[in-house]
Amino acid sequence: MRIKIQRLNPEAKLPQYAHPGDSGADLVAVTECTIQPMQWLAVPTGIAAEVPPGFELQVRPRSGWALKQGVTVLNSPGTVDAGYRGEIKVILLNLGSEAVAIARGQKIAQMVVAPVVWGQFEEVDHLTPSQRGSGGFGSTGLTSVEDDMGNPQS
Ligand SMILES: O=c1ccn([C@H]2C[C@H](O)[C@@H](COP(=O)(O)OP(=O)(O)OP(=O)(O)O)O2)c(=O)[nH]1
Ligand SMILES: [Mg+2]
Repeated sequence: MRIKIQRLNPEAKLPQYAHPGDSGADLVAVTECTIQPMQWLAVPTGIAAEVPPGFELQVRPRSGWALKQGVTVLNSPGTVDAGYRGEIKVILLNLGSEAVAIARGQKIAQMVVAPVVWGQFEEVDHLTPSQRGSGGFGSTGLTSVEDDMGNPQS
């Protein structure tokens, strides 16, 4: 799908897929900044997009960065509406114990193009009963997961 991208800053880079067929196109920071532990920051990408109606862009974290340094996208997946023409920003959250320095041009997140289904919200008095009913929030049980993948756990 063709998606028009406007560079708002000469240093900005277009989103780029690392490999053909990847879901996420990398987004890079257009300014340098530092995020202290347990702080978050809207990091500018220097780009704006024109997404066709019926689609959205989703801003997602990079798993490697999350695993190694605890940096994630606070509002993941960030929603970039089709009609939004402003600068795309990435709200990065540092859950690690060290300050994280971000360089200009560094990959900070990935962006996925996704289809949108519009709901027509209709008020009713009763909903059709279901097997789950109103059970939620752990109603099917909570288990602790053994870590055999080398993930940091404390
Ligand atoms: O990670 C994100 C999330 C959002 N946006 C931009 C595009 C999106 O279309 C707009 C609004 O985002 P959202 O709807 O998530 O925020 P809101 O707090 O509901 O703001 P609004 O009242 O403007 O919809 O902000 C980004 O650049 N990055
Ligand atoms: Mg909104």
